[in-house]
Amino acid sequence: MVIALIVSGGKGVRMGSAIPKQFLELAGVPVLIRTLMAFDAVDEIDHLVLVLPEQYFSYFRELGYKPEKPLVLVPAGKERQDSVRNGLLKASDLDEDSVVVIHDGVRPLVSAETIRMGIRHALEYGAAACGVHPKDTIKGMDDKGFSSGTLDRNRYLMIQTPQCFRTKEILKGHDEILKQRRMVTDDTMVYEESFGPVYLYEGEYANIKITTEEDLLLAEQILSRK
Ligand SMILES: Nc1ccn([C@@H]2O[C@H](COP(=O)(O)OP(=O)(O)OP(=O)(O)O)[C@@H](O)[C@H]2O)c(=O)n1
Ligand SMILES: C[C@](O)(CO)[C@H](O)COP(=O)(O)O
Repeated sequence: MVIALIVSGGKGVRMGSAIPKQFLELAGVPVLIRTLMAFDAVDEIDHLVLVLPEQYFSYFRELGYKPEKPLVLVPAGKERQDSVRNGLLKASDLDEDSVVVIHDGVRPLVSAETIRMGIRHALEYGAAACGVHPKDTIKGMDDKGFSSGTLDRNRYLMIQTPQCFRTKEILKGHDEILKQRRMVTDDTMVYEESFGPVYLYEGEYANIKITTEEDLLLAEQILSRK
């Protein structure tokens, strides 16, 4: 089984909106619903696991979104990594031998092809994540604020989601991170710690994370060209 794990349990502090940013409308449709629609449309995915702040379960249900695939709600944790782990426990209950596609609920512009490539690469290599090369020159900076060299940007990726793994492995990795009380910003860090390198493939610049108001405006522009 392939399970999409959509983490949408954040508060959206940087957006500063009255409701969490995942519920803000993007061209008339809530950001989170757009994300779910993208995954519901991918044949390779069997089940949707959605992590939400528990106090927003009824808000979500009242939106009336009915995907074709089965969808289960899971309560969020304090940090993103806690929310991911909660979702992984549910994914493991559904099928411990599943492949899991972890995605931010606030990346609504992800394409079916980027999702499919992640699943394909994870089946082949065990773990896969997409990203895009930086468009600017990347400099190192010393303690006093002076440049300390220039990196080869072709060797660097700004990592996005989806990130795909075997559920059993990434859950084990998260258990280890929890035991060590380490903070991580994404799930490739978790996998690397316990299992080694993650296969990286090129995603899309359009697959932006809605973090601040400018991102919402940019997403509207991108959508209007689709
Ligand atoms: N405890 C948390 C924190 C974050 N997320 C999710 O992780 C994704 C990426 O996080 P980010 O953009 O940082 O979202 P927020 O935490 O909501 O934003 P902020 O840091 O501005 O509060 C989002 O889909 C967010 O909902 C989550 O599921 N559980
Ligand atoms: C997982 C992620 O979207 C990959 O770019 C990112 O690391 C989330 O970071 P944030 O600190 O939660 O914004």
